[in-house]
Parts: sequence; C-alpha cells; structure tokens
Amino acid sequence: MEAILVINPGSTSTKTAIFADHKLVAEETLRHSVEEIAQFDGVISQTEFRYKIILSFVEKLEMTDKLVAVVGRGGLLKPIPGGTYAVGEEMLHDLETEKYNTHASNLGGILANEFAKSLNIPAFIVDPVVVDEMKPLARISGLKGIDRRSVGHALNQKAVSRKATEELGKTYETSSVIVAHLGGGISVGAHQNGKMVDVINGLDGEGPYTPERSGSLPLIDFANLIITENLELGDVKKIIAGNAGLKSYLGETDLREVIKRIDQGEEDAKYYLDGMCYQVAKSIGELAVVLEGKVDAICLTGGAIYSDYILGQISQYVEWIAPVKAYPGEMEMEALYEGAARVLAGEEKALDYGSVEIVK
Ligand SMILES: Nc1ncnc2c1ncn2[C@@H]1O[C@H](COP(=O)(O)OP(=O)(O)O)[C@@H](O)[C@H]1O
Ligand SMILES: CCCC(=O)OP(=O)(O)O
Repeated sequence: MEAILVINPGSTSTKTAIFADHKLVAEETLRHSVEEIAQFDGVISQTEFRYKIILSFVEKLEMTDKLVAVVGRGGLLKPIPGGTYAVGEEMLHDLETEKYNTHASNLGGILANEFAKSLNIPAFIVDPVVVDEMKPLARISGLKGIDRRSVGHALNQKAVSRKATEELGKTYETSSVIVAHLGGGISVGAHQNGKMVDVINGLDGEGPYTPERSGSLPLIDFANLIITENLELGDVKKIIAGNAGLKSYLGETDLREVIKRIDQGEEDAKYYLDGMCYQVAKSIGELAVVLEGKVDAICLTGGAIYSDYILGQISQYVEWIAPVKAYPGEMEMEALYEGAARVLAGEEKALDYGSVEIVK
C-alpha cells in the first residue's frame, strides 16, 4: 500500500488525513479555541504545536513506513496558476518569512516539508489560497498602485464547483457558479467556464466579516483607529484577520458555541451571526452581477454550513438568484491527495514555484 499524508492547517482547525489507493484511510479534525490560538504570537510560531498534533495522528496509525509523499495546504505565495507544486527552497522562504501575508495555510508547505524531510519522501502543495484566475477588470481596486488580489479557498471552491456542476448534468468548464466558503475566513468566488474569474478576498479586508475577520471596513474610521492607537502594520494585520468579526463582537470564533448562545436566548449572538450571513448574501449578490445574472448554482460550503440555521439565513436572501446547493465541511483533503497522487502516478508534472511566472 502506498499512502499519502495530507496536512491542512486552517485558522480555527488542524485537519490531517491519510489516503491510499484513492480511498480515505483515516482522518482527524482538531478545532482550536480562541484561547489556544491566542497563546501564539502569529502563525509561524504555531509550527511545533501543529506538528505535534499531526505526529500523534500519524503515530497512532502506525503507518509511517507506508508513506510515499506528504501534501500540505498551499499558503500565501506569489499569485500563481493552480496545480500541484513541489515544496522547495524558494517556496519555503516565502512561507517562513510570510512575504505575502500571514495565515495558517502558510504552515501547510512548512509542515509537509518537515514530515517529508524526516521520512525522505517528497512534499507538495496543491491549488494554494493564492490561485489567481481573475479577469482583468476584477483586478482594479480603485486606487492606482494597489491591485485587488485573489486570496481564498481556491482548492475547495474548485472541488465544490466541479461536484455541483456534475450533479446538474453539466461540466465545470461550461458553467457559471458562485461559491461561498465559510470557514474561519470567508471567501466568495464567481466561477465561469472553469475559471474563478472574480473572488471576494477572504483575508485582506474585503466582503463579509467572518468568525475572526473584519471583511471590508469604513476606511476613514479605520485610518483614525490606526493613528489614534499608533498601530504598526503587524497590529493592523492581526486586527483585520484574527481579532475582528464575531471574535470582536462576541469573543468567540466557534460557530457551534455562538449557536448555543442563540438557543439560550442571547440577542447579541443572533444579531451578529445574522449580520455575518447578511453580508455573505450581499457578496453573493455582487458576484451574480459579475456573472450577468446567468448563475447555474450558488454553492455554500465550509464548516459553518453544517449549521442549518446559517444555511437558512443565507439562502433566504439569495435563492431567487439560482438554486442553492449545500456542501458542509470541505473537499480539501481529498483534493490535496488527488493532486499529489496525479504527480506520483506520472499523470502530471509537479510545478516548480521558483520558475513559475506570476499571474498578472
Ligand atoms: N457543526 C457545526 N455547526 C456550525 N458551525 C460549525 C460546525 N462545525 C464547524 N463549524 C464552524 O466552522 C468554522 C470552521 O470551518 P472550517 O471550514 O473547518 O474552517 P478553517 O479551515 O478556518 O479552520 C468554525 O467557526 C466552526 O465553529
Ligand atoms: C487565506 C484564505 C483562506 C482562509 O481564510 O482559510 P481559513 O478559513 O482556513 O482561515
């Protein structure tokens, strides 16, 4: 049996799996509380903590000798096309120095490399969060010198789009769908004829607020906050992604806890969770315009969609646009495995991050 270890660090969870022969052998999701993450000063310092979680999963299974490769979630790199990339020096440098911003996904390539090194097997990432297929008009920000960036749950957005279009008896390459992924971060993508032509960036202060992020903010008020609090760039990043959204309103990023508080009658919990759903719906509406109203399906996915309450809240606003299809959780683990397996089977060549051209 040739097995592949899959490592998926998210902002609120660490997911680990082993696949062999196109089948899931074992999987584990550990969800991290606000307190657990707050012990660390940023993402890179969580490397050992997350490494130990994965090691205990691997050791329990006693399958180390069966592993032929490790594949990790792809993090914040330069804007690149989708595909499977070999983890190499230049990629590790960009992840470790957080050259393109900070997020838990940066640990995917770093941890895959750590495990692969110790076992002397190759490490890969697949369709990182920076996969860029945006059309030229979508790149304009409104201020010369600053472009919009494609940052989101590209891996899952594309896997879900393929599944949804297949279920509709169509193909991804000839359909138009909108996907909203609701994890610790929220990204919303417009997919047209096999490409994510516009994406509401899940990290850099666009679109809806999330369990831990601000989404777009009133700029002047935020500029005043930066000045009056004398904030550095690092502080600003930590506010926008990490200490905003539901965490700032309710002190909580775990939506299961927020829903418990709603059930116990806490009005604020309902108000702010409903607000998040309202903003997600607005982003979906915005992207329906990008697709000129010709939308085959709206796909809602991510951990939040396990909740019927959240699914219902968003659906009520958008179901007039197109049929709403729900994919609770994500299909990332399988997509990561298949990306690495295609390379090992010789069906695809692993791309080289160092030489691949930046998408503009
Ligand atoms: N059964 C559930 N009901 C509601 N929310 C859930 C459920 N399971 C997970 N979530 C929420 O989903 C979010 C995490 O989603 P996930 O896609 O796993 O994200 P990440 O990759 O950011 O860790 C968290 O806010 C978590 O509380
Ligand atoms: C960086 C965008 C992807 C993202 O937000 O992932 P999480 O939901 O895992 O934080």
